[in-house]
Amino acid sequence: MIELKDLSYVRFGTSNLEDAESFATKCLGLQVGEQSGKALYLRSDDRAHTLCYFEGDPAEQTVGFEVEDEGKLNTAAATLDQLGHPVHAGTPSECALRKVKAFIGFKDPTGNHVELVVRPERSGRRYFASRDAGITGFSHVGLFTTDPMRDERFWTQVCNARVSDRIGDIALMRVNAIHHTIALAPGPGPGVHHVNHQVESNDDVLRSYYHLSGQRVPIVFGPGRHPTSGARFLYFRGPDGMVFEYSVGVDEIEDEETHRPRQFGFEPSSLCMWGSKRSW
Ligand SMILES: O=C(O)c1cccc(O)c1O
Ligand SMILES: [Fe+2]
Repeated sequence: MIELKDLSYVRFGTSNLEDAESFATKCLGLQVGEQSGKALYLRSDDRAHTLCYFEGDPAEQTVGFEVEDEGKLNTAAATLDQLGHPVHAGTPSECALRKVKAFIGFKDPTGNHVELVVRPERSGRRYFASRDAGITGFSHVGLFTTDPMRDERFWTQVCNARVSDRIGDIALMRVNAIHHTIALAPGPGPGVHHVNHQVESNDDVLRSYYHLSGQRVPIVFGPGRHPTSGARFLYFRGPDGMVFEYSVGVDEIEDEETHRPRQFGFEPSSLCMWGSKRSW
């Protein structure tokens, strides 16, 4: 079983690096960790980066997860290879671009680009937000799935994810005590459905609602509250159509041994218990 320790980064191709930097700093509130030529490294915590925009095709979207060490990485590569997932071992220059010691890349059953990384760099400099959005960390991603049951099996049987709750067949899966690190969302093909950052308070969610509205950033869902994780949330659209989410108050799974996933119906009230409707 591939033990995912944590979400490490997302990498997005973008058609306009300047617009991406403006959104990431003036709207989202990330800090520019490094800008080198065709890549922009953005920070949301003590890591060297958690979001990398690079000049390229916006359809190029990759999610990186940290694994324990190179031994576990090699075992993961062998497991994936046996299951018929072609595995790419990162070259030294590709590792440098990701600020990791080593990584492998593969596609999940839907075709999502996933990387497993070892020793992602931390920064000795404190994360200093470019805007006071109250970001406390990079918390989860939504991944599109063309077959929720098949992909749930992949993430929970090949990897160590556990289902915390389901909305219809959408699985909210954890790799630690936090309610979810990966959310699967039905879609026509691979891609990142949304990127979540946690913020400190309800006030941060609502302050951002007004700030982003003032910046003419499209709000696509919320302010609202998820009955699943209990988090208060706001979703908004960034460069190249990518959806970002702020949320606060995500539950932790108290007892790993006895927790059983709850089943919510595939209906609006399962996504927002206050009545907000999604517009994406
Ligand atoms: O936080 C959640 O519970 C949640 C539920 C559905 C979809 C999401 O993106 C979520 O973050
Ligand atoms: Fe989310």
